[in-house]
Amino acid sequence: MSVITIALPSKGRIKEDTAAIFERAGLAISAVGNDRSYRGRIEGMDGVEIAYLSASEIARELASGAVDFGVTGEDLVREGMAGADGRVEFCARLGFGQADVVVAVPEIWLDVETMADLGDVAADFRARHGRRLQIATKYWRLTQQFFSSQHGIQLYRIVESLGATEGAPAAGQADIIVDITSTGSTLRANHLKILSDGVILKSEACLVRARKPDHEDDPRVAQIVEAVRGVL
Ligand SMILES: Nc1ncnc2c1ncn2[C@@H]1O[C@H](COP(=O)(O)OP(=O)(O)OP(=O)(O)O)[C@@H](O)[C@H]1O
Ligand SMILES: O=P(O)(O)OC[C@H]1O[C@H](OP(=O)(O)OP(=O)(O)O)[C@H](O)[C@@H]1O
Repeated sequence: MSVITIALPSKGRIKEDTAAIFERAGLAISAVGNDRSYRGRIEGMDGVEIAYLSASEIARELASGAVDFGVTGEDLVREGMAGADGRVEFCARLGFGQADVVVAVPEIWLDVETMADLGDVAADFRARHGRRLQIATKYWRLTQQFFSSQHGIQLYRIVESLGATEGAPAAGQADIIVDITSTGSTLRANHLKILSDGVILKSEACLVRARKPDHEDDPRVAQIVEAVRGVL
């Protein structure tokens, strides 16, 4: 019987809520080795290992199939792999870690309220400014899908941003942004507004399973999913 690995957040904003859900679900975790160990096991369940990783690492490990289950944000999973629904199953939405991935533009762009308006701006941008519309984001894949595939906007350039994305327009590094927002205060502080149809994804923490043929008749897999669903 192969080992089932569950990756849980080792730090960050979704760590504590994840631990609480597993506890409530009767999946009590004990550390393997000392207290600072990044490995654990579930009491009373043989052949199940817990691996503690960061939220973005969990998304990567689900993509590569290195882990069987992971708890992480839907945004990170969809950004981390093409065709996510074919490769992983979102088994449960856990009700915390909510954040929207949004398209936001400077508040002073008074005549830009929708993606269609933004498409018009992008089409004229080179003629007016001598370059393409620049979008600051760390969500490359979600941005390309939303702009190119969903809205048919092709004339833009993504500028990679690894932090303080909301500051990029004021700093002259980009014209608009794609980033996550929860309370909206960072957008407001940076004089940015969300387009009315600019919500790309409403994300939250999820229990995610890498689709593997072995899982189909493995009772431990069904047991883990049912235990978590049972306490939501
Ligand atoms: N206000 C917020 N800012 C950033 N992320 C948020 C926010 N609210 C919820 N999230 C979600 O939390 C998840 C990221 O968690 P967190 O930022 O704690 O990870 P992390 O430990 O910093 O991970 P990593 O180091 O891998 O980026 C994402 O799925 C994100 O959508
Ligand atoms: O809508 P709000 O409630 O203002 O939250 C959104 C902001 O919070 C996060 O940044 P954070 O400062 O947590 O840093 P991080 O991106 O490094 O986690 C995120 O990257 C946004 O900038």
